[in-house]
Amino acid sequence: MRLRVDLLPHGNYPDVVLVIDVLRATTTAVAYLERGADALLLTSSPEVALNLRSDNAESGLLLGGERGGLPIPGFDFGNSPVEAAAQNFTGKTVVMNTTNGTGAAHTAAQTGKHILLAALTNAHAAARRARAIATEEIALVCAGTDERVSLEDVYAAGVLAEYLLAMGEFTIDDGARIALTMRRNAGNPIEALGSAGHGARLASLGLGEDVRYAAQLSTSTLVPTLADSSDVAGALRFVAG
Ligand SMILES: O=C(O)[C@H](CS(=O)(=O)O)OP(=O)(O)O
Ligand SMILES: [Mg+2]
Repeated sequence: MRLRVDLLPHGNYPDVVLVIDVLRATTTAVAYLERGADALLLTSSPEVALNLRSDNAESGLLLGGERGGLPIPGFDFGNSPVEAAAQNFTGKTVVMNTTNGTGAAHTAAQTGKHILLAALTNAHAAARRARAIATEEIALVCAGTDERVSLEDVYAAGVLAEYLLAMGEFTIDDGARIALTMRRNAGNPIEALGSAGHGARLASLGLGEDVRYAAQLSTSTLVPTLADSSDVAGALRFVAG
């Protein structure tokens, strides 16, 4: 079994892909499911999200997302796990669009066989699920920030790689070696996320609580999983796995 870490999304994924966007898309996705959402629709653009709602007015879709870290006009929520964790989404479908994470999921879905969303909050469950379904390769794909490598995503890839290596034999690539080195040297999750450029940026926007929330380790057993029948144009449908 191969274990691969892409520091940014590249494509060509033959088997299982864990998409990682700790700050904040995949952390928020896990929070929506924790708070009862039936499904998440990750769209390719904000416009697709807005059109989905206007074309399906009867279905009560809720929209969450950001640009520049701030809520998108016309959306119901930003991209905040703290905000998501304070709501009840039972029976609701949440449509998400964010700067980095939702795009990374679309890149992964072009080739990957099984697409899961991973964060620090669901890291152990995500690793266990990936190990259970993989037949040849597990790719840990870091979303990054504006096409540049993000410390928090690489750190989480290192956490996931540690869990996976404890579960079985893998041949690992240099991306995995870099992520493991980061994990071992960046301190605990709070220290790591606090030292990340994007962590500091969110704090400067008054979103430091989101950074602290995202630093919780393996507090959730929910793994957002791309559904087989993902028949919504321009959107990927994830359900709790
Ligand atoms: O909301 C976030 O944390 C980022 C957006 S930005 O980098 O602050 O502009 O989006 P994500 O897709 O979750 O990385
Ligand atoms: Mg991010």
